[in-house]
Amino acid sequence: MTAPPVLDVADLRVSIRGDEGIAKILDHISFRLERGRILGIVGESGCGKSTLIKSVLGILSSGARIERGEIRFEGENLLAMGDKRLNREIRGSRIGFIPQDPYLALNPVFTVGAQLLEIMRWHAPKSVRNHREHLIALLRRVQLPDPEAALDRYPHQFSGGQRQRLVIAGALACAPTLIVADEPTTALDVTTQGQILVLLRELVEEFGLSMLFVTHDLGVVAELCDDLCVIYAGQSVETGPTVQVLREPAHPYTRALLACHPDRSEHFTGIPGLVPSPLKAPPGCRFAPRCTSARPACPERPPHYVAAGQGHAVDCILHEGSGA
Ligand SMILES: Nc1ncnc2c1ncn2[C@@H]1O[C@H](COP(=O)(O)OP(=O)(O)OP(=O)(O)O)[C@@H](O)[C@H]1O
Repeated sequence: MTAPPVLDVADLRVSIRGDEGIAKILDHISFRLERGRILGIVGESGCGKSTLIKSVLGILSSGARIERGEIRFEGENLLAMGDKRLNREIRGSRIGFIPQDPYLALNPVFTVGAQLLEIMRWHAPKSVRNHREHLIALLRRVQLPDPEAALDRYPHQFSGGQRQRLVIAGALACAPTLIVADEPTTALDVTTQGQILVLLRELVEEFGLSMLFVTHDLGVVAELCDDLCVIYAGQSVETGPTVQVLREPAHPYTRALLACHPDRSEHFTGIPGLVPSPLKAPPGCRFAPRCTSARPACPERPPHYVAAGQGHAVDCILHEGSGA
């Protein structure tokens, strides 16, 4: 029997009740992260990346509701799991998290050692006997200078890149099988960003991890991710191996996004129109009002999932019946 995907998100719909009504923030999000691979979730600001991460980690705000779908982690539906088990066994243990801003992840009034050892006290596997030694070895592995001394220092005594290395070591300390990374290189300069991406790739291979890497940057996805899932306005529109999707994008939004990328375009071109508000999104494809190829049915009904190649799928009415 083949092992289930590390993460399998199927037809996820998340809504948030606010003053102006109920907004469907995520609607029809589906993707799979296979073992040992890095899956990039790529989308513009406001497309729902943070909401998706919070859904996977089970930390949605109180006004948010998961209306439909499943989030399966190693075959188990996280949405049917009680909070107690999520806290003890999954979040921070089998699923590690690397946030966008490492400074916010670390408490400024405690030493780094005190914080990371406290996390390990709750979440490290029993096989790790000496927490301090294990942590020092991890800090050395993420290339933090003088790891022993680092444990007695405070977060403000490190550079941004070093803080991100601390947080990465903290995420690894509890021996996760999945790492969820939320734009972990956005706040870093280009050189440090490159070093962290190389480090993450090495760690995934060395520790046998899988990684969900959320970003707005297609360049980062091209560099790091084996597979990608493109999200537009809360809907997944295209998934597949990165090389194939970037070479032969099937969804009009993916094509438009690529055309805007500075590496592919000599002149700055945006996508005409605006992302619809989740309060007023059409029932069908949310990109339809901006799509130059849209048909009358596109905003009316959700598209069916269509295979566009080996492991490559697109959610677009234009491809239905094409057998692409
Ligand atoms: N608590 C909330 N109440 C109402 N609307 C919300 C709430 N949280 C998020 N939204 C809306 O949901 C949409 C998605 O937000 P989200 O933060 O998930 O996007 P994002 O892709 O992570 O954006 P960014 O890259 O800018 O952080 C946005 O339109 C946002 O305004």
